[in-house]
Amino acid sequence: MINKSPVITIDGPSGSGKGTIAGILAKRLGWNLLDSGALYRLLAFAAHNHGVDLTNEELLKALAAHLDVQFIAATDGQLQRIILEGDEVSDVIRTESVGAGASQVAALPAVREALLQRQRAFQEMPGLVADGRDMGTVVFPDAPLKIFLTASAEERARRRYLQLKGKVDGVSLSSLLDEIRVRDERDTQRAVAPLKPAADAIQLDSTELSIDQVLERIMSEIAIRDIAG
Ligand SMILES: Nc1ncnc2c1ncn2[C@@H]1O[C@H](COP(=O)(O)OP(=O)(O)OP(=O)(O)O)[C@@H](O)[C@H]1O
Ligand SMILES: Nc1ccn([C@H]2C[C@H](O)[C@@H](COP(=O)(O)O)O2)c(=O)n1
Repeated sequence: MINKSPVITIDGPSGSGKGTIAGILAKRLGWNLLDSGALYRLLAFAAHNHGVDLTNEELLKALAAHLDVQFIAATDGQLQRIILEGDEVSDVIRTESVGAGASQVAALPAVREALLQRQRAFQEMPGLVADGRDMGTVVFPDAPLKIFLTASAEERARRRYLQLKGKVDGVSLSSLLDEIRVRDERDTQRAVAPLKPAADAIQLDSTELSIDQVLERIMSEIAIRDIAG
């Protein structure tokens, strides 16, 4: 049977607010959530734990195909939890160094292919909010609503700085800006499934918008399309 549950895709560069907006939206609609970046982060983290080099495409492909991971849905007052090989890794996979590793393994075609069906399996009733880099272009090309969320690199670094300050030692705004620029370059320039807006995506620049204003814009697009019942 063809699964026809609706999908809202939110793609964009690091720090544009995709994860925050996708999480709130999924909760508000009562839909499933796919944080596709977490899969690439988990793979980079698992590769590090198993001593697999981040350029070894064959071994990474095998690791991706057998990744033992569980996503435990958010409940009231608790964020989504991620379990890798029996250990909770929800926080440790969020560092910039794991993000950089994720961006590196994500450039390998065999890795992307190995993670494709795993991502599509999240499309279940009553609906799915999926965030990442290629949700609207490759993974869910038929999604009825595609958002491409951006913000200036400076604003994204500022947001990340505020998020990490006080939690991570030695965090600096200028190094965060450098890391964001390197990741943007790799994610947009890779040969396979590069970060770019789908032809039918709605582009939203959140540089001057609050989280609530971004949500308001997306809720009005949902209402126009009548996709959330
Ligand atoms: N419109 C906004 N205005 C101000 N802060 C925001 C906005 N959107 C998100 N933020 C904040 O910016 C930070 C980064 O957001 P988030 O982690 O959702 O980005 P992301 O695009 O998912 O990044 P990544 O791809 O690296 O996971 C968070 O602290 C979030 O609260
Ligand atoms: N659909 C996706 C999601 C993520 N990636 C890669 C590129 C990112 O730099 C890295 C980490 O993602 P984040 O958690 O920061 O959203 O993973 C991708 O290529 N495709």
